[in-house]
Amino acid sequence: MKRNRILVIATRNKGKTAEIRDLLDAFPISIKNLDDFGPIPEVVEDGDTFDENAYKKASFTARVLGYPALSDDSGLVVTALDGAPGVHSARYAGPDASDAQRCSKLLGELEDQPDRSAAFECVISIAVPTGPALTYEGRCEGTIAHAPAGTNGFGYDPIFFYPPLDKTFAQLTMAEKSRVSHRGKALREVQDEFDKVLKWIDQQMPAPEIVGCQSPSQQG
Ligand SMILES: O=P(O)(O)OP(=O)(O)OP(=O)(O)OC[C@H]1O[C@@H](n2cnc3c(O)ncnc32)[C@H](O)[C@@H]1O
Ligand SMILES: [Mg+2]
Repeated sequence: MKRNRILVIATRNKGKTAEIRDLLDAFPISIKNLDDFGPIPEVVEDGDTFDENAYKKASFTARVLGYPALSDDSGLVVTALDGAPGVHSARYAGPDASDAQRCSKLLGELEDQPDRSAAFECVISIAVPTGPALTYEGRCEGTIAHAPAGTNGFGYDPIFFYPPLDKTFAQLTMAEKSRVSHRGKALREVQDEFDKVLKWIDQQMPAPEIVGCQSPSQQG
């Protein structure tokens, strides 16, 4: 019924987009990608935390497009590297590197490293054009594998080993990954209070009153 309400997924990452869409598909809101609009400038992700970057992406997109926007800032936090690559996960091997190059750089850094513990972290921000935002977080602990395995997913999935399922994230289906992943956890919180999110959006963005417009019956 409320399909006329729009929520823009403010990410250029196709893997994230697919996971977010899948988990929000059942809800009464029309989900749009950035590709559904003309070109908009890229947000500079120079925050020190996932929170800051998530807020920047969601609020910028909402302001530029005039619709509520949902962003995801996430990354891999590796204990033996003092939390790196963390907020720099996307640029870890240089601005134009591929996912495979990022994975391979990380495996190189961890060669001979006995402590392979790591966690994926995710912050979801839902912002309206005037600035206010809601924030949701999720975290998933695992280890860094010794070699890539699996072809599903994206990013660091082939080297993120999840001990409870004895597989890397790239060996899981999208549904299996979302059940346990950092993003899945954050989005489950969004799902749990989706009615509240919609009400909040409506309060923040009330429909404009139409002034000076009479219905035919009111016209003399
Ligand atoms: O900023 P947007 O446009 O959303 O897309 P991005 O890919 O740049 O995303 P981030 O800035 O949040 O950087 C996150 C990095 O961490 C990686 N990452 C995040 N979540 C992941 C997941 O579920 N599986 C594998 N890698 C992930 C991702 O591939 C990026 O390299
Ligand atoms: Mg990014």
